[in-house]
Amino acid sequence: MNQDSVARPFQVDLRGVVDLLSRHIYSSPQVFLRELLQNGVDAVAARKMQDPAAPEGRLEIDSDGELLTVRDNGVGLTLDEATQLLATVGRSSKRDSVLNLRREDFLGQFGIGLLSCFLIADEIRVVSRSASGSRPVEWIGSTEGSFTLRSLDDPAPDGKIGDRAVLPVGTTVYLRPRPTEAAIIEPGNIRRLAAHFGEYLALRISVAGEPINKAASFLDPAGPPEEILALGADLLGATPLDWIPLDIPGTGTRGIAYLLPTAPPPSAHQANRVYLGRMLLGERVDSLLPDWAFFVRCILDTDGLQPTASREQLVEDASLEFTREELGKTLKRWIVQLATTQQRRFDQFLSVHQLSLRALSLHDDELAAVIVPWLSVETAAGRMPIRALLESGGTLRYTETTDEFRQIAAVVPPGMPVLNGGYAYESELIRRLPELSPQIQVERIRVAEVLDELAAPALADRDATAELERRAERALAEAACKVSVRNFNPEHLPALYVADPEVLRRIERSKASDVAPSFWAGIMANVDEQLGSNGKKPDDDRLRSRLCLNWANPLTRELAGVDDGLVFERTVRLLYVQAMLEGHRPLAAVDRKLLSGSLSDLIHLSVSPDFGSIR
Ligand SMILES: Nc1ncnc2c1ncn2[C@@H]1O[C@H](COP(=O)(O)OP(=O)(O)OP(=O)(O)O)[C@@H](O)[C@H]1O
Repeated sequence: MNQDSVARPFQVDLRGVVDLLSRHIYSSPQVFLRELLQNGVDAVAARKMQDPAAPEGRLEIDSDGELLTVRDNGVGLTLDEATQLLATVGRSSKRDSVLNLRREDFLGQFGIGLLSCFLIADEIRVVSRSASGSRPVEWIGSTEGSFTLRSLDDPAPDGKIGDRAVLPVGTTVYLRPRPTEAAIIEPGNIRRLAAHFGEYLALRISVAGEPINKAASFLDPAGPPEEILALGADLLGATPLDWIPLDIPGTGTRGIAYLLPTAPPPSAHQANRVYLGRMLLGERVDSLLPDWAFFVRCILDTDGLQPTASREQLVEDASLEFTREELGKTLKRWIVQLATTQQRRFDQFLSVHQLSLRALSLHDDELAAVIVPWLSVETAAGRMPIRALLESGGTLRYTETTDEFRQIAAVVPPGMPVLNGGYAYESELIRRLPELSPQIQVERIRVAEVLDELAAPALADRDATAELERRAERALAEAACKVSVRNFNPEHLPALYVADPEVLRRIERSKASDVAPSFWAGIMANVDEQLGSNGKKPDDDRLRSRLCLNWANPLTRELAGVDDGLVFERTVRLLYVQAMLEGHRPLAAVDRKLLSGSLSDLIHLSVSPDFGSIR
């Protein structure tokens, strides 16, 4: 037989494997402790399964700053097992059923965890005595790629362990870190690290004789609420807005979702703290919740989901997908329940996360159905819950901009629902309302469609109104505001600040129609159309926003008869500022000057003993 065709075993370059682990699999050398804790937990579980009467499991960690020992009283290893398991990369008793035990009862499975000790030390020394009663063994693996194995009937080099009578059942791992990694096993650090990974483990763990275990309050939502809140505050770095218990029995996933007290930045990723079999998997696991659940941060434990080889994220499989969907349903149920039973808390939730919830509702039909009815919109009659609008049915009119809305809101007939679609995501949401209720139609509305005729005053009044326009424009010269006098509804409105180009055109048209209503109106409409269609820039002056005084309003008529120049000026200026405020327009410096001048005049007037001296 040709020598080349003989099957040969793969060779493993241990340095290469350790390099792979440290650079590409594990995020930090600290994970070696997690792997040792995990091996201890699994060894204790294996012993318990073989012998239910075995003593209670323990894991003891000690460090003098130079040498770290991690000791468990688990199932231990025989010489054969140590040969097969410790030095075969990728071999695991937990997955390969070497010990005839069930895979799902263990945390480990890949058969690479022990190698992580090479991230901090060049040598791993394992001393173990199997519960089966065989001789203790000592295994020493070196980062060079070799190992030694011996039965401890031989005298031990340090003379301390060689006597079967003094070595209890279980396994001890000894590590002497490289000088560059020594800080990790400094007693304070190693304690913090053990708590970080293993404080919620059911196995009793001590560091330098001190227990580190804590009750997992996130697994007991019926427990003291202050403990659950304190855990949330620790997780978020701020008091959570609220918390939601999570329980997905199908994959043994339980925990708490904490509501963030502030809106996260749009670029933020999910960062949930996840434990697997109560051992920390990761602080920033981002795959467990649906994307839209950005408003919570969870702390969860699971035993039905698979870790990736790094044990820092979860494998994307059907179980994870199922869990994600179920967690999503739980959160949606909570939102609906809060909205229907605790309006105040729900409003608080919305006020913090409203913008992102609106954005998400546009892309997620399911979420839209849950959230949108509980949102509110600005309407001409004040803020209204969308669900009330959906229930009322009919046609909802909306403006595309807040500017249009403000002009319309001042003149809209009572009973006509006009919604402000000018805020972020608002008009897109409004356009989607018919999907939520078939009785609803939505229609965009423009200022020009709502404003009444803006008819010119009767011919008989024309002299008076032309004079009023001239005097009022002079009073507002500083603000460079044009003035027109027109008839419009509602009557009680003395003045309207008009900025909509369509409406301004209409005012101009009606000016022309003053002369020969039918003839000129037709011509002006044509001119308007052409201006709009031939792309010529409209006349700036014609389309400059202006104050429209309402001739149908008694105050305006009275104003036309005021001879006193000062009283006239003051009144026009106040009407101008009032119209701007009514239209929610920002006041420029010159407007504020007009306002304060007129107001201080009024104040003087009202406090002056000589009423007539300041007019
Ligand atoms: N403390 C221990 N007690 C008994 N057996 C152990 C102990 N530590 C390791 N072993 C044995 O060595 C094997 C290899 O351990 P290693 O940590 O490399 O991988 P694993 O725990 O099986 O899987 P993973 O890579 O997922 O951690 C284990 O399957 C187990 O049989």
